[in-house]
Amino acid sequence: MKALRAVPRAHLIAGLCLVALLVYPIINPWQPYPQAVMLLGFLLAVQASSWNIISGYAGYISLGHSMFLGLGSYTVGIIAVRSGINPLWLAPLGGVTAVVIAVLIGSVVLRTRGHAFVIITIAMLLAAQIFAVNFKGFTQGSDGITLELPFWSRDFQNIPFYYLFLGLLVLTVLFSAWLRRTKFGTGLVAIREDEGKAASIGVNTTRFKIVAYAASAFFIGVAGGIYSYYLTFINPIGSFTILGSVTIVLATLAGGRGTLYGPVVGAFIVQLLGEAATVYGGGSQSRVLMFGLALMIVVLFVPRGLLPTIQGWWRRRHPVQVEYTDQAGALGRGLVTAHDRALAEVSAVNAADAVAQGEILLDVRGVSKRFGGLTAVDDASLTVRKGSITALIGPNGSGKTTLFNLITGGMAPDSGEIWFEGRRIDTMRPWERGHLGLGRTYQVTRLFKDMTVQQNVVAPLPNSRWRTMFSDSVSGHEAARARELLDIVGLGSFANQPAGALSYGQQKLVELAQVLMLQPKLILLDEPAGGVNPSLLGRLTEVIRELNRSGVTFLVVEHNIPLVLELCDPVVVFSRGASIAEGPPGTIREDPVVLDAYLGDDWRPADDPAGQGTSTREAVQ
Ligand SMILES: Nc1ncnc2c1ncn2[C@@H]1O[C@H](COP(=O)(O)OP(=O)(O)OP(=O)(O)O)[C@@H](O)[C@H]1O
Repeated sequence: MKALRAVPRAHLIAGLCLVALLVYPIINPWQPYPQAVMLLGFLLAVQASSWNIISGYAGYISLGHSMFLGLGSYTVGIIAVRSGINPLWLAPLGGVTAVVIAVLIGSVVLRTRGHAFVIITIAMLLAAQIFAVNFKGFTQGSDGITLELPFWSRDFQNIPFYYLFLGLLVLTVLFSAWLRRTKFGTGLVAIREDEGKAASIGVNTTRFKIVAYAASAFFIGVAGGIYSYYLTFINPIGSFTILGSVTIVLATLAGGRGTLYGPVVGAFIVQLLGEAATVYGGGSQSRVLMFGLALMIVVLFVPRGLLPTIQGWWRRRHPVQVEYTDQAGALGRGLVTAHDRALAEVSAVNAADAVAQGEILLDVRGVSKRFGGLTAVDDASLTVRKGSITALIGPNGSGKTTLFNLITGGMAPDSGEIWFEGRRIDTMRPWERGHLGLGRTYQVTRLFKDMTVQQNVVAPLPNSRWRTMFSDSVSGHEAARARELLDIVGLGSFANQPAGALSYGQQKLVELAQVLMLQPKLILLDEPAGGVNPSLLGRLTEVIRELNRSGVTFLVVEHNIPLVLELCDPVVVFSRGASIAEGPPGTIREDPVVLDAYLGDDWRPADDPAGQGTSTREAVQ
């Protein structure tokens, strides 16, 4: 009983519904029509649940997904007619064809972002239809393919298909639930929320999208194979219809895009509405009208979908009491053991580097970046040595953040080279740089606001191994490590809060924990102190120092000069897109060039009011 109580309510309800659906044909066996309506509902739910992987989790809208149903049907139909093998045994081949085509299309289209994908998916659906009409030797053109009748007795009516589609639906939902639990699933949501940020934390966005697209095609392809046997006839118009795709989209939007059960609930609503429209509305045209109306209602009144809307309403009526914990409280309870353990892990990764302190870790050589007529970074050079906390300071607009973007791969330089640990990285993709141990935080935090704090921290991928990609992000080693990193920054008690609900300063700390998940060798911190209160700032500097002692190198952009002078050595000063001075903090604060360009008179020594001192560059020469 206790174990049953631990199961989330949604899973319990889903389990009960499944039991009801399993016994329905047994207690009500002589009803072929409702059985047919239900099995078509299962078929739509399989498609919606699959579509949800690429379009719900990853946010890439495919408007041609019914193509995979047609591809599955044709694969099975063509092979069955030629070989005489029963179509049911061939159904998995429908899934394989769908995956192969999805990988081929995805490899080209998913390298882009945005609307191109939507349009090309529609084009592919129409192309598949044209192919089926014109390659008559293969597909029998518009005449279609007629398959053998099911081998079982007519007395069984639709019951075998009912159970086949129900079984496929259960597999699809279990697969979707498993995917969402993995780091792959978390990565897909990260792509949906902020693709650039996802890439910077080691998510190979291209590979993730292609795999998601293929995963979203497999069960639809299998379903297509079974469907062809159910219909015993396939033709181009019926198999590659845009209305099929629209129905999938409508079902998922109605139930709740990005949720596990939303697409299933939506599929049944749409299926029943469509059936009611056909029966009571005088034919299949009224079905189209009904879908159009339903789409308008969903978009206007339940844009998040039915399940998330009901969930939101329920949470408002039954709010979960959260103990109020300000940051001081959270820090007070620091879990020393977990904290020490996590630090030890970081040290283990960087131990070898710590020994080799002083070597050049990052080498920026003559890099430039222009935005139209503005040269934001102008032939800039900079080195960061292993084991240092190097500061990069300079006036607003001097190109510091742009340089960070060039180093981490958010932007490509117009000229120059960037080397990290002896390897040239300026042509690498952002996630490859992340896998080398290059992490960053942002001036304005870029957490994934719809995820919990823990999901945010668990999301980064320190390498490109498939095993890491499909490791469990909810429990197990990765989740435990994320919790330990949250303890390091004193936010362990906030693990299950939505990231968007945290204060700005707390979000900065979560972003630091997130970057630590990459097991970085070098962390670029973009204004870590901005908007952070003094007690949090104390914690932040303490964490930076501890990490640095354990071997992590830092490059810090910061306007809080006392903090820079206390924490960093050396200090590099930027002005107009290039370095104008570099040296230890004590020298930099008195450098007349720096005083003129950035620090101003407040920092000018009392005995040098006219600014006659020697510049750092001159002193070095
Ligand atoms: N994507 C962009 N498109 C056009 N101009 C840009 C872009 N990004 C930065 N700039 C311009 O490049 C210059 C350098 O900006 P950048 O953000 O790198 O400066 P910064 O030193 O980080 O400033 P701050 O200290 O205020 O954060 C600015 O003039 C800015 O307007």
